[in-house]
Amino acid sequence: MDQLISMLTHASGIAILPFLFLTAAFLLTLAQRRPSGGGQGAGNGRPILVADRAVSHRALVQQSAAFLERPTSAVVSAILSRNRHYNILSAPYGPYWRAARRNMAAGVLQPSRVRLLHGTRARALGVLVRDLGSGAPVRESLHFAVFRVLAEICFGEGAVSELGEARLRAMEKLQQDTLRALTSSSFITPSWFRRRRRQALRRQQEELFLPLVAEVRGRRRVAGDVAAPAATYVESLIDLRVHGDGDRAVTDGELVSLISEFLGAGAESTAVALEWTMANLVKHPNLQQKLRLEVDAVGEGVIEEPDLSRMPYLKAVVLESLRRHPPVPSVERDLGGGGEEAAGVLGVPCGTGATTTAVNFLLGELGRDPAMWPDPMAFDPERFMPGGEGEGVDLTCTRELRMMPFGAGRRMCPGLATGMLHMEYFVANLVRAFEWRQADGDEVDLAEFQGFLFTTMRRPLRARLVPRGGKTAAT
Ligand code: HEM
Repeated sequence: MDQLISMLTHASGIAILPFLFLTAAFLLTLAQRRPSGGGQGAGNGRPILVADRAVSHRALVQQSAAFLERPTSAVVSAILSRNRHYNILSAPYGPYWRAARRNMAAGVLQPSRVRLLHGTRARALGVLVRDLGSGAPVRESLHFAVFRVLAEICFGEGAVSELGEARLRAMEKLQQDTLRALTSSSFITPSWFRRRRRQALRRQQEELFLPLVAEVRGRRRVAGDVAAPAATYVESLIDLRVHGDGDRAVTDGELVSLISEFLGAGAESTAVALEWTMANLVKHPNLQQKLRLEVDAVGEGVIEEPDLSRMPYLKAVVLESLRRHPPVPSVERDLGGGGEEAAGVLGVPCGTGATTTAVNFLLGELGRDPAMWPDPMAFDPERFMPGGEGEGVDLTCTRELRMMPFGAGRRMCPGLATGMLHMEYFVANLVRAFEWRQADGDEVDLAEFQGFLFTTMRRPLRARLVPRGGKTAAT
């Protein structure tokens, strides 16, 4: 036996036991692999891919009733909780989804409310400029800034300052670890190991979020009938009643999924989009200079929300970034019971004998349709200025669909206005605070990496930041 092991281990001078183990693990995992997550559908076959603007508009907007369900295999919380505790992204169309979505969109994310959060944005910007100025990596710094803003909207300013920066960063890390764990469904990790890892991550989320929820619940109970209207997302969720489902309250399990979605999907999408935008501004110094002239023309100090409406070129830069690099690569729908009708809308032979119930609308392809966007691969904000083909583009896609980085129809992103505001705010203030130059010998690489839900830069952005009128900070 010893001889056999020795032979296997040292044959031809190569250690083949590890090799055999890896091969076996590879084959085992291959056999277990099912489509899941970013870019895949929930059906038992490959998803139908749609890259046509007219078909997408017809399906998602005009015939939206047949395209209301999203496959839960693409939603983080549904995977972690094994479809037991839904959030807005994963909820089946019905009373709970309606209540939770309305609560978010017409509550804390109502544009008129978000606009007023000057202090929240200024605190996050202060930390961001401090970190970038001291050479912190761009990607991490951008993510923490957006995460901080959303955490204050979610828990309140008081709770976030009580938590302190270190615990807030630990919360951020947990959200990011979760996404990473789903991205790396690598060939050599056995499925039971991945399952246990996901259960552990879900448990950690519960341990982190539920004590914070309990504190808020306790405070509101003490206040009784005279409790003030909900000021934070968590307060609004505690007060929420699901009409059409016995006026029940939101369960603790659902609360964890909803909070995780708010902090996770909300921060990652905006931060990824910000990194793409800054990368393009480093790559195109002439565009950065044009933007800086506009930024400087609005006055001194921090650019605030009212200034943004006077900055058309800033908006054009952000829109061009979302067209060229939509952070969410595809919008997914599960045809479920509506298969026949939906197949008719899509003009595909689905239903009878079809092996799939999933459709993916490809956002990157839609925004790069040469019939709509001449020279589609070029980064050219002028498209969105007067006379350009993107002038007056409607991101809700209600009237027409030219690009749809926030999705479309009844399940389109309820964070559209918030995401746009945060992008414009941070881009304007970062161009005001620093000159963004190429890092020495390190050309910006716009290659993409397809993660579980998001398309990020394959190589994180590195840049040489020159404080305006001050010293250089390499990141
Ligand atoms: C630049 C920023 C953002 C981008 C590009 C983005 C993109 C998207 C996309 C493409 C979808 C799928 C829509 C569909 O299926 O039709 C979506 C859904 C969603 N997004 Fe966003 N998003 C952003 C910011 C946010 C923010 C800030 C929040 C909340 C804090 C948020 C919360 C959600 C939720 C809850 C859904 C599910 C909606 C539903 O199923 O009814 N997003 N987002």
